[in-house]
Amino acid sequence: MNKETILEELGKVRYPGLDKSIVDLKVVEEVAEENGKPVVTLSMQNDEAYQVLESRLSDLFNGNVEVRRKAMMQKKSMNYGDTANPNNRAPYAKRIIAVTSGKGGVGKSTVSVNLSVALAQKGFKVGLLDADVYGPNVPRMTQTADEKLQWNDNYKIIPSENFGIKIMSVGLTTPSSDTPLVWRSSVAVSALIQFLEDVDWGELDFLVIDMPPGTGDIQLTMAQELPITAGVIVTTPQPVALDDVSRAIMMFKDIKVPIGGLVENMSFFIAPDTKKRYDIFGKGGGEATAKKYDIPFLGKIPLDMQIREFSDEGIPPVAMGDKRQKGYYKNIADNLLKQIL
Ligand SMILES: Nc1ncnc2c1ncn2[C@@H]1O[C@H](COP(=O)(O)OP(=O)(O)OP(=O)(O)O)[C@@H](O)[C@H]1O
Repeated sequence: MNKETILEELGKVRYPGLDKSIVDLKVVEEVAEENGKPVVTLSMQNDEAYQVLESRLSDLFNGNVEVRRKAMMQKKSMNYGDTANPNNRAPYAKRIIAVTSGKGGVGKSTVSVNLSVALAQKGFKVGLLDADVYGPNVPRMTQTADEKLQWNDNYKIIPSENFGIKIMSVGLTTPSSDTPLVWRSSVAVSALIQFLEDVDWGELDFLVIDMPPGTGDIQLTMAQELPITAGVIVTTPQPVALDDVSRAIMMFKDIKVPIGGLVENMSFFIAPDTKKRYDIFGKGGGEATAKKYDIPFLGKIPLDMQIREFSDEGIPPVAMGDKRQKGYYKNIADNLLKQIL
């Protein structure tokens, strides 16, 4: 069996819990043949997934295979900027923050918008790219939904600007905000790459990307095309969201995107009339998940009716909310900066 045949066989093996092969995910570090036996070296952090793969490979090669594991650096203190030599489609940005979630609807866009504005309030130059092709909510949340794409003399797209940040959204490519983007993931990826390359962002201290939820092609491609400084993962404390978030964390770890931390949204609800606290989605799940995967916990945001109302009106709570509401997002921005600066 030569190397190509072994690789071809490995291309059939899916990574546990993900719909991608271990070859596509770059988990296969090296392939060789020693004494007529394939020798496959996997580079990965997750012990459980490694054991599953060991047995999948043994089945695939009828027991006639040697599986080795390349110990990845187990970093206690994270070493940022250590992605697997990705391309850099955004050389104008000093740091790139990818905000994602395992599950939809947990408040990822709200966190992306308010984190971006919080960073701008600190004096950083910030661009926000809404890459959530399934639900591009950033235009509504920043009052830029009525803007049309415009090009400057250098044929570059001019980003919208509001609340001190530059904004570009895949949502602005549709005739109206309720037109769905029916794109294959390959088309979505090309559109996003165009937004990275063809938008006149200028120099940025931070490019914040509101990613689509989940662990699909778009996330993987963005990680290959950009040197992501830190992934920020948003979750609610409920078990179904946390299961999905574990997959997102594992994916980031395995494709070597440094994780800036976890944000727990909709953590609790204080009834405005009785001041009684309700843990609608459960309690403490986000912090426990961060601990389990040894990633920083960036902060909690309660379920707050005004946050929803402000966001629907296109007013980021960190800009115009009360002191408490501003505090939640500022605290998250501070904690993230501590991780990456
Ligand atoms: N802390 C909060 N309190 C109250 N409402 C919130 C809070 N965070 C987000 N929301 C509301 O929840 C809804 C979903 O939020 P958002 O669009 O940010 O989620 P998402 O994870 O980006 O969703 P999608 O997967 O659709 O992109 C919005 O209406 C938003 O205003």
